[in-house]
Amino acid sequence: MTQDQLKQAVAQAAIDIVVPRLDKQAIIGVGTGSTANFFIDLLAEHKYDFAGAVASSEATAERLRGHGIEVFDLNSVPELEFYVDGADECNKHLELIKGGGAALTREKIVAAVAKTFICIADESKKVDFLGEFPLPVEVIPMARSYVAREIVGLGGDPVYRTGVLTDNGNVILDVHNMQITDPRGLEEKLNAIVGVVCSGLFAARPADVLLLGTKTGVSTIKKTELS
Ligand SMILES: O=C[C@H](O)[C@H](O)[C@H](O)COP(=O)(O)O
Repeated sequence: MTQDQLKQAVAQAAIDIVVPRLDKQAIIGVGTGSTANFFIDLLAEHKYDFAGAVASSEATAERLRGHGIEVFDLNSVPELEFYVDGADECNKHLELIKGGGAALTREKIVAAVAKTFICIADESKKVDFLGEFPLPVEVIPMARSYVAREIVGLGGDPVYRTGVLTDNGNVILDVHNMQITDPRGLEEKLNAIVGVVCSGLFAARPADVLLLGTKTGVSTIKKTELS
């Protein structure tokens, strides 16, 4: 199977979990990226079965609206049963690196609100230790150099993602060469740097379910089943 076929398979697996649990009032949180796009396209086939979606990026909002799915402001939504999104890396504890598409902050916000975060990924994303994929960190523009120096102090090599502004008007530093043995601790340290808006480490709020596309099928890993 190609990587796209694996993404399509995990997107379908997420549909199979989510759609039967939606009612006409339900609003679903939707992530960003190529895997999430497969999910959006499949979700559109069920658009009359639920009320609409909260989007984690402008790109996702546009794709949802293009399918005729109503997009809600998160502030007008009291609860979200599900958030479905891809990842750049995931480990066996369902901790993630996200933000390859610069949508990390809104993704983390929507994930925080959702009762169940379903991560959909092809098997290339599964790693023993997070950090081979450069860790994205969203930063207030005027703090870029200061934050970069602080990250060097933590042992990382930050690289400014030139030409990219997030949907929130901020910049991204991609942190290379970190083997992340304590994701939660590192997330806390990054959050404590003044000027950091958000890091792409999802450890304090990992996924609840990982649907991993493999050559032999989709495996389901639930956080509650892990020791
Ligand atoms: O900012 C982008 C998001 O975190 C994506 O979920 C992540 O980059 C994975 O994207 P893809 O499904 O395209 O690999």
